[in-house]
Amino acid sequence: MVVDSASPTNGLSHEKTHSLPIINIEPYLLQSSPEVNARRKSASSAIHTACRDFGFFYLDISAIADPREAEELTDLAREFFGLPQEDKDKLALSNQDHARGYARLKQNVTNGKADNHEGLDMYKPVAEPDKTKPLWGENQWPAVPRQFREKYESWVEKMKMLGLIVMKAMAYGLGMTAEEWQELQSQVDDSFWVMRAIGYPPLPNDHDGFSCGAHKDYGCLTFLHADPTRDALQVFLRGSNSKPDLSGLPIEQGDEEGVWITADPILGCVVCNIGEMWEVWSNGLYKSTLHRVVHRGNNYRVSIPFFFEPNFDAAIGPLDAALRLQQAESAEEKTKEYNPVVYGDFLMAKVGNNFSTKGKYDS
Ligand SMILES: O=C(O)CCC(=O)C(=O)O
Ligand SMILES: [Fe+2]
Repeated sequence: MVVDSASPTNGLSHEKTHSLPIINIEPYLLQSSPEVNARRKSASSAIHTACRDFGFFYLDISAIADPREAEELTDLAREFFGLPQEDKDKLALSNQDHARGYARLKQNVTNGKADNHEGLDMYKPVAEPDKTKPLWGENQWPAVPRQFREKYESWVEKMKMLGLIVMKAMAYGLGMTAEEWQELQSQVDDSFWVMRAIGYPPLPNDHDGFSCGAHKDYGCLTFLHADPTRDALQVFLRGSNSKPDLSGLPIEQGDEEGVWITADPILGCVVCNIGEMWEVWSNGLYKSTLHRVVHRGNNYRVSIPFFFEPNFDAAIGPLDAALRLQQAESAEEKTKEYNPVVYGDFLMAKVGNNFSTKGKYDS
């Protein structure tokens, strides 16, 4: 089955977890046949609906990765974060381009507040590194634990492949022609990816802040694997009459009405969400969704998001296929509502802020 509604377990957290659909990418790995094509179509249309309604969904990736592989990565990150502070500080962001390397607990700031996490960021390597240029330095891989680099690099290769598969499925879901897909593919085939390991100690009880403040991811697709900690990642669903059963959850009194739901980890799946570049490509048909982390448990939580981003020099603008879909649903003439943007320029503007005191998610 391509789209699953996972079987019920007990309690409210079940409802919260399974509000988001689970979509299996397997049909995109199988040889084409009438049966496989039908499964691809149904996976693509499930992704389309999820992107339009939530901006978030679960991807069942068991066809490309054994769950133990991802677990190994969270174990390695946990070991790294368990090292003495002075060892971790040897990989400080300031050694390089202020983007690649280790950020101490509370070093990152979101919406003006320090995040209660520490992290290690790796980016796609560049041909001629120059650490005086934002983003253009070299990655700082930990030497301890020993297999860290090798295991993470192999995950990066897998996630790059997954990125292209999901992009293709999305192109299909938008009704793109083969030529249009070729053009879109050429904007992501040399992804300026980011691989991040994050460590979250529990929030102190009196803490009024967040483990990671509310933000939208700025790129293309995020694939998140997290350890089994529950009730940490929260996703904002706009509107008070969203489809899933959200009874009992508070309505947010912010600028926009909606509810925060929990996206707990599911074995064999990554949580996938779309970033702001997909909002531009889809001319707003797909919204990149606010999310945050509130981790109040007793344990030290580890997550490893992979950010599948466009090529650094990709010019991103609204896609004709998205305009066609919007036009089909509207009586008025649909126009391009987003200005084209070169991904690298957009990214520089975001992380360039890290040279000052601002954080990744501050706008
Ligand atoms: O740790 C998580 O669950 C989410 C992290 C996140 O949203 C990010 O790094 O952009
Ligand atoms: Fe995020």
